[in-house]
Amino acid sequence: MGIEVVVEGLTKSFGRQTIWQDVSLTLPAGEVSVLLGPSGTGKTVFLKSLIGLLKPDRGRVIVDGVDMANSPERDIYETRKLFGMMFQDGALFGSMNLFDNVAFPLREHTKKKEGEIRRIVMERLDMVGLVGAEGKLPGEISGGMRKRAGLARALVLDPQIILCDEPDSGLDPVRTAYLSQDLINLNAQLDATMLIVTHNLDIASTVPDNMGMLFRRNLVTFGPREVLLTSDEPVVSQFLAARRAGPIGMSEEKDEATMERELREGTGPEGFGTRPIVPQLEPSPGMPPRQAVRRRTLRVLRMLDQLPPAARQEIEASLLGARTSAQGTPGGRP
Ligand SMILES: Nc1ncnc2c1ncn2[C@@H]1O[C@H](COP(=O)(O)OP(=O)(O)OP(=O)(O)O)[C@@H](O)[C@H]1O
Repeated sequence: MGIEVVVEGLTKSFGRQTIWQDVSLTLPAGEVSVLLGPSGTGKTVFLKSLIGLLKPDRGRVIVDGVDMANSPERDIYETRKLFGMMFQDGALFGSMNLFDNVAFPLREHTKKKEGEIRRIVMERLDMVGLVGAEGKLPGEISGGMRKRAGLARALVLDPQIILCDEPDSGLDPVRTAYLSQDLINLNAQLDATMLIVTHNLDIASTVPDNMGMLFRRNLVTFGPREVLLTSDEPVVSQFLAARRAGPIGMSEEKDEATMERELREGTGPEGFGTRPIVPQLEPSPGMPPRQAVRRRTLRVLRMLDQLPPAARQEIEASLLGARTSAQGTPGGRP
């Protein structure tokens, strides 16, 4: 099972620019979480801080008893092996074929023999649908395939925590839909804790168990997906409805005067409504069920009376729906 990641009071600045401050959240073990946020709000900086590649100014990131922000470098290095990171651009070596790219972490970090490396690499390439392309160079394949190769490489060391930085960037809507399904299938197969940073509303609304959002140097919210999807916070509903009107402007944040004018003219965030909530994706036929589902249900039920009424209603409705369909259809929703 994946490992829980506990973030407490994390603050990061570059010089005098505060990127975000006092961020606290827990990525529940084995569940899928999504972090949303307008461009430039520091989502990539957050991922890099989780694996100890960037040092926050304050706060802690506890993974398997090690503080990735403050522990000695040797402990951080060891604990980083629990993570698999899929970088935004795939970060593949252009001169190596896909096989060698995916094998790279195994050759660097383990003493495994070539036969064993071949077995693992081919298994991971199979998981992301790239068997047959292993001899190709990154420059000879599509952007979507490069993403998959980056994902396969993130998986070779059997990570218990998988971080994906904008896995959808540059993909068309159909490939993004396939990718969403891949991410859920992966979670079903590995039961790893996953955090996906994305702008993509389709991924955000169909993939995660939990969602959070960074805005104006703060974590606006983090919790069960239903909380964010039913939120009436102007910044959240603007983002989810992909509207121009609202606190998010072209340069990330609008000035107060613009917002006041929008409200006066009735083009502000109120009254636009958000997207209807769609069910979370299920693993494809033939995949194992996601073990996180039961754990999450119990966890969410325990916190139910602390959640906003709209989120509570959604959760109750979806649990009831799952129970009804589980009686008729094996494996959950029809
Ligand atoms: N090493 C660094 N040194 C100085 N500033 C940095 C460094 N890394 C990131 N930044 C700054 O931190 C801010 C947040 O960057 P980051 O890439 O994390 O944003 P993001 O939310 O991932 O954006 P996007 O969605 O566009 O990818 C930016 O202003 C960026 O210039």
